[in-house]
Amino acid sequence: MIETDRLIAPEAGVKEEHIDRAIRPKSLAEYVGQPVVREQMEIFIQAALCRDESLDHTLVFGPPGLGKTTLANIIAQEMGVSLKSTSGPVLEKAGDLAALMTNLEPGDVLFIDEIHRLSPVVEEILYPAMEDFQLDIVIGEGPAARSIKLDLPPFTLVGATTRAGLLTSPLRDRFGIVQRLEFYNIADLTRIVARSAGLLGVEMDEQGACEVAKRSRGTPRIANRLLRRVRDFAEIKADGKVTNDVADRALNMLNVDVRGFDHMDRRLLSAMMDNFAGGPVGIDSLAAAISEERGTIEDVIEPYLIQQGFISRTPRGRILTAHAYEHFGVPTPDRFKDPS
Ligand SMILES: Nc1ncnc2c1ncn2[C@@H]1O[C@H](COP(=O)(O)OP(=O)(O)OP(=O)(O)O)[C@@H](O)[C@H]1O
Ligand SMILES: [Mg+2]
Repeated sequence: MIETDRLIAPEAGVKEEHIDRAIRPKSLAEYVGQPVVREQMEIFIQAALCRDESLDHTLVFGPPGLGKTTLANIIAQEMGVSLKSTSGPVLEKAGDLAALMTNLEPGDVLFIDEIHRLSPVVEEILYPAMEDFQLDIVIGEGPAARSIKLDLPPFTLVGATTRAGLLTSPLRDRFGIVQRLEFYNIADLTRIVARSAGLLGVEMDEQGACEVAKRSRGTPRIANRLLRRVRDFAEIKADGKVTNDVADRALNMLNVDVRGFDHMDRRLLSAMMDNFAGGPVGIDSLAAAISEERGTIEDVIEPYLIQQGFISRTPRGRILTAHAYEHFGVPTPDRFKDPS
């Protein structure tokens, strides 16, 4: 079961949405980190603006909470157009998408979140729309059915997904720009925390921001959430100011460890250690062992553990690395030791 109260769940909670809006960056200049993405998008946007064209269709992928929706909004903002937003699972019928697309103004951004979850019928009508700005729709049923073609204004489709691998290749091929978001380093997360603290009126020093950053699993959404919990702690248990010590005490109380791992990460790592002797173990066995959905492990838990070098993927399954044993203070099995 997914624990919805997971403090460092990278997915957004409902209550968070409006606070998020206040601190969400609105321009590329405010978008911290992701230097490669930022530099490229700056160029592509400038070029499109100079030519007075709509921006090429853009696919943004990466684990939850790294800034995909934020980037989509920034693209619309920088292009000076509006953004219409929907998501893969919401679009059930071809007509749902047609209704949205016929409402677009020239240059608008159509944002489709979770684009890997589009139904095949909807995907079919997306192809000519993306390629030729044409809508092929069938109206009526049976012998009376006829197909009509509608011209659409030029628009930019921005698709977001946590799993680029699940996109069909004809869909992926129709994106002229593909951006992959990476986990943020501590320096960038520190800037994000400090910026959010400023916007929320939280008194915080550099070390306090850094401590929150270190424990945020490389993810801005988690950093902002931890910041709010640390602020609560500072107000009640300290003098309101977030210092390194206050942040450390607050996060220890919340069971977020020094590497930012929480009970779900620890459960996964200790299942691998105790039940599977460090692996290799298949994803389905692992999912069963910790009663978690396979998709949650693949999308949410595992990417950061892999990025941090705690788990690696091999053709025979996942294995723990020596790093993971060190972190838990468990003696490293011999087979992990460097043979030299
Ligand atoms: N580059 C960034 N600089 C500053 N803050 C950021 C950045 N990226 C994301 N954030 C913050 O993190 C929050 C989460 O980002 P966002 O909602 O864009 O993530 P997402 O990738 O769309 O997640 P999901 O996969 O769950 O939809 C935002 O509200 C924003 O405040
Ligand atoms: Mg999003």
